[in-house]
Amino acid sequence: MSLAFHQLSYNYPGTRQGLKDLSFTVNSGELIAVIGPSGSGKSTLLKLVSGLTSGHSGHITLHGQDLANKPVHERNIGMVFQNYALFPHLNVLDNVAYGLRLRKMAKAPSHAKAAALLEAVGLSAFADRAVTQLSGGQQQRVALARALAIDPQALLLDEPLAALDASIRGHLRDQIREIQKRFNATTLLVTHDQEEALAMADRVAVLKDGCLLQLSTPKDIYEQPASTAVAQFVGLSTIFPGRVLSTDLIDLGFARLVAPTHKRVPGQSIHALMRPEHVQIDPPGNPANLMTGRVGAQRYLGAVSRFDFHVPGADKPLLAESRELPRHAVSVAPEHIRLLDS
Ligand SMILES: Nc1ncnc2c1ncn2[C@@H]1O[C@H](COP(=O)(O)OP(=O)(O)OP(=O)(O)O)[C@@H](O)[C@H]1O
Repeated sequence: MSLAFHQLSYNYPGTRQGLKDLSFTVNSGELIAVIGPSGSGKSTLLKLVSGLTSGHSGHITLHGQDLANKPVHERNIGMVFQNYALFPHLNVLDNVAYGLRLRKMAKAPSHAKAAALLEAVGLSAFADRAVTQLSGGQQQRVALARALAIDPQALLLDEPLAALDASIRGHLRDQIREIQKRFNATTLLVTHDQEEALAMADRVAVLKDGCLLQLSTPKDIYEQPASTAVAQFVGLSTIFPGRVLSTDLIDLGFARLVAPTHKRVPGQSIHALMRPEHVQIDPPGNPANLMTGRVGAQRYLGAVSRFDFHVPGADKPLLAESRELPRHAVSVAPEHIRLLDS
């Protein structure tokens, strides 16, 4: 049950906004999280798959079948939206059974199937309740059960946790992932929350201006961003412009640092990416890439403090994270400096 995009393009009528030449496959049972800045095309992608928007070029295929001329109701796709979108006049069980009844399944078997799904999402005890009497997290689990009830060929999750309190988001995130795996549901998840994307997905797709910038595992997206745009969007970092001096030596203007230059040649412009968790404070001895300076703005975050470290001559501070603040120096190990082509 794979969901594949082949040279998918779409423009909203009269504009140049939409999606540009997207090609990738969500493999059977895989969860791909789609992230990207506002306006990058995430919702457009889901709308084209669901059929709420039509008129694309290229192909969207579900289990090998082209969706181009398939009306919405014939697409066997389960959807969960940010705002629950449950039917307030139906109780929990009837909400879950809704899609089955629509497909003309008799009442008794549809209720039996809906009950099994409520069990799967841990809400058996709530079958007779009005959906308006559920918490946001419970409503979202009902929405997930409803989406899965129709044995969908693909599952679309559109910001499913965005409306919920941070305190239950983490727990529900794990639950949704566990259920998605159990049902082997081929899933596209759109989210604004990078942590959610990294934590839940098998792979993450980063979109910008309607283009796919990178599709990789969460680890690779974070640790091996393919471009400065991906690095800037995923996680916190400081990115300094500079150039290659010689093999494994770069010049950032305010400092000369050791970093893997790979096949780059002297004089080549680069961006040097450093993650806050890789900044070592007051390192002992005289390690590579020692930088002296002073601490600027500080934010206490509980487990760690995040702070700016100003190195004389740098046009911006280095963002760092640690339990304690440095007295006068920090360093970043060469293997933790990632060079990107500028
Ligand atoms: N109905 C529409 N008519 C014209 N342009 C549209 C329409 N809907 C979206 N767009 C444009 O298409 C582009 C992609 O929009 P889309 O809603 O897919 O982005 P998004 O990544 O989901 O954004 P957000 O994170 O803000 O929800 C944007 O430039 C947007 O302005």
